[in-house]
Amino acid sequence: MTSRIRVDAAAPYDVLVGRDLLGELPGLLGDSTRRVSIILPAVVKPLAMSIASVLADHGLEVHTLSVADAEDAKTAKVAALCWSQLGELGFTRSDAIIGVGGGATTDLAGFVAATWLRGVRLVQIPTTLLGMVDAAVGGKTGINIPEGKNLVGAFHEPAGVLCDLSTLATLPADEYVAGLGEVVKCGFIADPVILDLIESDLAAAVLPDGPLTAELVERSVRVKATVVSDDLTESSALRGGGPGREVLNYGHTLAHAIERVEQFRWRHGRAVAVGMVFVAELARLAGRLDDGTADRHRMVLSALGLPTTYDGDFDALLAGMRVDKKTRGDLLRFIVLDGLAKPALLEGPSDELLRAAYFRLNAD
Ligand SMILES: NC(=O)c1ccc[n+]([C@@H]2O[C@H](COP(=O)([O-])OP(=O)(O)OC[C@H]3O[C@@H](n4cnc5c(N)ncnc54)[C@H](O)[C@@H]3O)[C@@H](O)[C@H]2O)c1
Ligand SMILES: O=C(O)C(=O)C[C@@H](O)[C@H](O)[C@H](O)COP(=O)(O)O
Ligand SMILES: [Zn+2]
Repeated sequence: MTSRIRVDAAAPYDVLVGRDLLGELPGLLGDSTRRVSIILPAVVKPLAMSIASVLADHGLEVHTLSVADAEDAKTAKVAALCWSQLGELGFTRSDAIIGVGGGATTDLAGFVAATWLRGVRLVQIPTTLLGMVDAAVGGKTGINIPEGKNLVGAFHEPAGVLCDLSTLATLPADEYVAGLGEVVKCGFIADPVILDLIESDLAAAVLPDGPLTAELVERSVRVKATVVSDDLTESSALRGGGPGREVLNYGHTLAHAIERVEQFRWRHGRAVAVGMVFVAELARLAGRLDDGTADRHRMVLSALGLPTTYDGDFDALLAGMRVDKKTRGDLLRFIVLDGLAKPALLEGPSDELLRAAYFRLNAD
């Protein structure tokens, strides 16, 4: 069965979760599209060939643009190579880009689509758990620079997202588990049933073809779709409202600093797991979060095989956290929980409090 989840932001679109979804693709590209460029890493080439064949059967001219694997694709150099190829092909505003791969590839493809001719049509086909539940879904695109994670990017909504669960069959087990980091995030910030499901059957939770996969993906996509529908451009707090889309950044302030220190060689979902334990300790120390919910972070994440400690130089991490996008001037801002599924902002914690939370992270 296919689930259709609407993202009701500036240009509404659907996220489809199911199997055998390629038949939906021509409809998403629309009648005006003549040429398509599929951006992909080598590992998903067989899927890209199937996509190309479906599109060729519909009379479209199809090009493939192979890029480096994983974070190596999220660079200005790779983006520039993509722009050059689109230029050579004479890609116009009636042409479209399809991102096929994990979150790194869909972030790059989205960024190329956002910037080419100031924006062309984009369809995302994520092939990792993390891409399905998060990266491909909300119109946030970007690349890394040595100074930090995703520091260059744009908001650019896709015309649609196809989450074909059968593509997970070839995903390495540790990549699937890394994606569960973002699933657990959705559980803590908005949908605790996700946590209940995982805790009810940990062995099933780590299986890409297990009985929980479809429901975990759907619930996580719904969390993201709801948040993005209300605050696509993450500007709610700037406009005097609540944290809005910033809640999806739960655990990411430290996570992105770890990724920077590790020169983007740490899996994003694993860094987010550490970052959530850190921010749970921070909220506990700040008197905002109860012990039961704080402790639950470490329990559920470690039970899934995700890391819950990180042994790195705190000052280097603090420097990384200062370039987080939630920072305003010198003011560091964190998404914390005031309780289960009660995300809120913690602004301007002292360096001492941050250091104490970091100590607690590694005290276990
Ligand atoms: N834009 C957003 O809102 C958003 C949200 C969350 C994460 N992200 C970004 O997503 C990235 C992480 O995504 P990821 O965890 O998917 O990593 P990834 O894209 O690096 O993919 C992980 C690995 O799995 C391989 N792979 C992909 N699909 C496969 C398949 N079906 N079978 C076998 N191998 C496959 C990839 O080639 C890669 O080596 C980070 O850069 C992160 O910043 C973005
Ligand atoms: O969609 C969002 O908004 C998120 O924050 C989701 C995060 O999981 C994701 O990693 C995102 O790329 C982080 O965004 P950034 O703006 O902090 O780079
Ligand atoms: Zn993330």
